[in-house]
Amino acid sequence: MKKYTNISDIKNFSKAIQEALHLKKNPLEFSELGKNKTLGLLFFNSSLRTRLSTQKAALNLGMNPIVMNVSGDAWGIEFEDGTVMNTSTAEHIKEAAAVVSQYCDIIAVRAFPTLTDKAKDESEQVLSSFVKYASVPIVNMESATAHPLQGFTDAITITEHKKVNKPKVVLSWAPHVKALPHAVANSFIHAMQSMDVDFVITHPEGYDLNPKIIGNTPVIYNQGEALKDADFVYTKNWSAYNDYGKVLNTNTNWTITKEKLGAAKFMHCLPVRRNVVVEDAVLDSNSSIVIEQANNRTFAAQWVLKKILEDLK
Ligand SMILES: NCCC[C@H](NC(=O)CCC(=O)O)C(=O)O
Ligand SMILES: NC(=O)OP(=O)(O)O
Repeated sequence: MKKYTNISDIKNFSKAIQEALHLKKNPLEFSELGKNKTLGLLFFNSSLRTRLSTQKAALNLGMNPIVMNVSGDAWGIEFEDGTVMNTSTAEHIKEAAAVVSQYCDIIAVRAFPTLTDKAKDESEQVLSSFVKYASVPIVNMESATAHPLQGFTDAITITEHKKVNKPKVVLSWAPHVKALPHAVANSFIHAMQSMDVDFVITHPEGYDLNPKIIGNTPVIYNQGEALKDADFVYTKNWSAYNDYGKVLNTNTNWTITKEKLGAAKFMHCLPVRRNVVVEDAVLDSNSSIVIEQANNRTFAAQWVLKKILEDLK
């Protein structure tokens, strides 16, 4: 694999899930593969899981991870071409990416959307600039529109926990106080569309996601109807896509409760706002698999890094 910026970079999805589950059982089987190879992790935004699980994955493969909080600690990076850099940015992505490529065999990047400039976010300016100007493979650790390490993790987790061949999976929007990105929902949808599951999406009117991503997946505006007989309820807030980046609804009628969940398993990428997105009674019950889900981040990342290491020249 030459890069991992989107779920579609995984060519055989079900095989990849099985291989990741094998890595989970045998995490140190390939501990020589990444020997003397460096993974650079560049964070433009906060992280707990991605930052630690991706390093853990690298360590399991014998790699040396190096980490930088780009927004806080590096020089301000300019991404526009041909700018007269006489304001706040101090170096151009052309130099920054080329320089970091000399220190690293793989570069992983987290860069959230602006949620104010839809065109800029959809162009994936930061991530695609790294792809363009770095000379080593790039891994997406959550970009403006995608979080493919999370989507792959979610598919692994559902495969691991499913009790029927074709489980019913519901992606349910939930309220939140802040405007949040679409990336997690987008990659979860992409992952579910790549699996044999009965998949539906539910959200209040006005929260329709990018129709190019939704494709033929059914969208039901009535949450109760959508949740009926679910095996997995994946909950996530996102801000409006059409009325870009706006918070239109903070209605706690959409909060996931034990009653709404029924016999389903509860999933969330974390971090999660208790008693806003989901009530304590769900997170504190055996129905919640969010902790195991977060554990699987390591093996999703390990599968990705392994595939890239195997293809390094
Ligand atoms: N990486 C997982 C989720 C990251 C981000 N969540 C957040 O920003 C939540 C922040 C808060 O609750 O204040 C998102 O939705 O894409
Ligand atoms: N799920 C996830 O990506 O978590 P972090 O934002 O903490 O990395």
